[in-house]
Amino acid sequence: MEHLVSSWCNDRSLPESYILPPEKRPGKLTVPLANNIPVIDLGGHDQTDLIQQILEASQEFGFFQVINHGVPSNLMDEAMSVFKEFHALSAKDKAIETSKDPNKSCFIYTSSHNYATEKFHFWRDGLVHHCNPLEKCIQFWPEKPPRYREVVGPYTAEVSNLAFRILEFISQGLGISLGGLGANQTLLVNHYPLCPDPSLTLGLGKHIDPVFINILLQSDVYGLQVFKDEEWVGVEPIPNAFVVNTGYPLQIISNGKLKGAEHRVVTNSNVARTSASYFLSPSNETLIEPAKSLVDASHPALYKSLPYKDFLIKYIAAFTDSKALEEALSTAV
Ligand SMILES: O=C(O)CCC(=O)C(=O)O
Ligand SMILES: [Fe+2]
Repeated sequence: MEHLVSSWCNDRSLPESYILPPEKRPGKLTVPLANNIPVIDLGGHDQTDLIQQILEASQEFGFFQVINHGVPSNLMDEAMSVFKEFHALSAKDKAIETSKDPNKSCFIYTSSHNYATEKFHFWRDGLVHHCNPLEKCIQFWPEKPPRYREVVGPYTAEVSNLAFRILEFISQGLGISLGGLGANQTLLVNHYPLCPDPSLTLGLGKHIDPVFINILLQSDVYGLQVFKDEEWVGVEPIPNAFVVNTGYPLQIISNGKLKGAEHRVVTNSNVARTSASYFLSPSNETLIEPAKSLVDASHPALYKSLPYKDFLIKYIAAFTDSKALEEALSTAV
């Protein structure tokens, strides 16, 4: 808690522990915006066409944006406002507002889950809480800002519907059933304060999300980049759109057909950035393995079978080292 970047960043230059080794630094800060990341109109009525577009985007990029998705734009704006207000609270208030559940289903942290052991830190504070079932979780959510629960409750309900709808399209596209596996729903509200030297650090290092899908509200401040064809490209903020990305468990279940896309977040010296990731993940006991129907003699299983909770242990141990993670999960020795 005492480490929250937002509690000390105004008074200091970039601390050494946030300076990345040269090969991990962002390099060029202005990368091209990826104008080829698909923008999919979910208001379209041809379901077969939608499934096709979503599957192609998930294969090619692991990223796409959705518009006409059904989540009211005023609810998206209000949610973004309360997320920003939460991160503007004092460190003491943030500690109080995230300690309502003794089982820690709501918490705040800095950099990554490995803060204590990692060699360097990322310029990010994250508020995390569970979202389902809503009536059980909401009592542990922040009560400051005062409208947090009133706004974020309906917001997560809407985004949850959207997430299941997109997961269902992906299931149909792959010809497998995923719906029953998506059990955990978590909100991660990221905050990247003004940074004194964006060239030396990152808000979030290169990673693949450890979830089925992430429905991301990225606000109007640019910062998200995707690694595509060995290059970093920026994801353009589009008003009222959500950014959707597929994560590692889908890469495994689809036996490599879909991509868990590598992405990162750069910081900014002029404007702070807040984003909200809505993660739809398997339950802890779910076996994550290539779907039987996608494995045959000419498509051998590329990944081992692991309960999701064991996958997560390997994931956290290798966070931002995608090569090490791929080795730990792959059937190839
Ligand atoms: O802040 C963003 O745009 C992306 C955040 C992200 O990658 C994550 O929450 O996993
Ligand atoms: Fe991510």
